Amino acid sequence: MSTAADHLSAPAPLLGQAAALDSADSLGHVRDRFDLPDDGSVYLVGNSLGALPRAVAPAVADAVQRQWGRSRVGGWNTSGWWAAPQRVGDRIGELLGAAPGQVVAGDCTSVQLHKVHLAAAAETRRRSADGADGARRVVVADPASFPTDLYVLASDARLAGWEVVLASPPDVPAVLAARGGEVALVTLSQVDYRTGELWDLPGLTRAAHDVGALVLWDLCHSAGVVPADLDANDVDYAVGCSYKFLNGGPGAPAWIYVPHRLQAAFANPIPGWNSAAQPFAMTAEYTPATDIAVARTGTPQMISMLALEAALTAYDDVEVQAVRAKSLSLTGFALEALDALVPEVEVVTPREPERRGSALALRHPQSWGLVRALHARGVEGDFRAPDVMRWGIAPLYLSHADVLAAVVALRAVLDGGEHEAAELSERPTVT
Ligand SMILES: Cc1ncc(COP(=O)(O)O)c(C=O)c1O
Ligand SMILES: Nc1c(O)cccc1C(=O)C[C@H](N)C(=O)O
Repeated sequence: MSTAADHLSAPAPLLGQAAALDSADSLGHVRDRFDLPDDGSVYLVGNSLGALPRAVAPAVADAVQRQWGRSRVGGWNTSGWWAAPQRVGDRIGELLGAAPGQVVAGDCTSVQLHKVHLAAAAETRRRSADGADGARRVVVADPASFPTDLYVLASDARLAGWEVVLASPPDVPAVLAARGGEVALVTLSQVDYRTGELWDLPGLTRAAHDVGALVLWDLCHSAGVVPADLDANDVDYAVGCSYKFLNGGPGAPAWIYVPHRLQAAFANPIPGWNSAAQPFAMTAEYTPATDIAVARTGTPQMISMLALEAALTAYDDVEVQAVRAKSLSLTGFALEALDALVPEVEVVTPREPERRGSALALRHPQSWGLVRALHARGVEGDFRAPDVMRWGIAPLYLSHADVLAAVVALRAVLDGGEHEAAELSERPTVT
């Protein structure tokens, strides 16, 4: 296996640039908050599963041994388990520009999407009954959305009686201009999972509101690395997972944002007992909570929740704006190095900083082979069919030297034809 030290074979100007950028990096110390192997490997899959923060293992051991083992059911009170979804939600909310009491953690993103779709349908009907809106039966979605977003939407559209109109984000304003009065909801991802393109959340939110539509943002690929300023942008609903750049671990609870102004009327379509005003009154009749608890459903995955809470301490004293600045520095430097060293690989991600999320998508006819051959050299990226290699750039634990090492390894793989044989290697179920 090659190592990150291999970047030392890079041209001197790039090496000097990496060293200068790393020595000026105000977040360099945050890397020590992560338990990374010291074999020089470079982990570029933080956009799928974030690396392990050091705080997680002791927190999980404590949750299991002391909280569960000794307090048993009392843990719901004495260890603060009952309040954890809102507590963790508030911490995530800080990274999203959401004031406390508007984000709650739990379930998975797919379930949170379902809740928002049907709550938005109810909100649209409510506004209509108030006389404000006519028949709004259109939902606008990006055809390039992550599959789960489209699958859940198709099913919910059948339940809500919605027509799904597919439009890529740059085309959404035209759809709104043509059919604005019919649109109930615009649902988009802030960052495209495959290309790493960053969409204009403030502008598209305004465009939806201008025609009286609600807006839902999936922030799976941006939470923790791109500011969303949810309150300031007047976003109606947002959801996301926490196992990517938030580093919550495999299967970590997702989260949902419902601003104060929409909570009282939030019609949760899975109104489990945790979303009731008084869960322990155990009444047969459902009375919804009037705060963000209204978006909860059933018992939260507590061990994962506490792992996530510990993971979020990696963000202690770290402003998301600083993370964004470092992300742009890393991706910008990666683009320079790619242009200089591997010009034959097509960069799919837009080059303008304001259009880049925190991942790079590289297109090559043998991308699968490149991913496998790079993996053998200790550079871990992932593959998205049919021909994209993704490099997730996690600013909390990656350096400019890491990024340069990945580009140098890519050059070496191509020079040695290592990807040719690797292209034939078996594709595992999970990629
Ligand atoms: C944009 C986006 N939405 C949703 C999901 C997945 O949702 P879930 O948490 O339900 O697995 C992912 C990735 O898995 C994603 O990239
Ligand atoms: N959630 C995942 C999983 O359980 C296994 C493997 C990958 C994932 C992912 O998150 C994929 C990711 N959303 C993507 O952008 O491709």
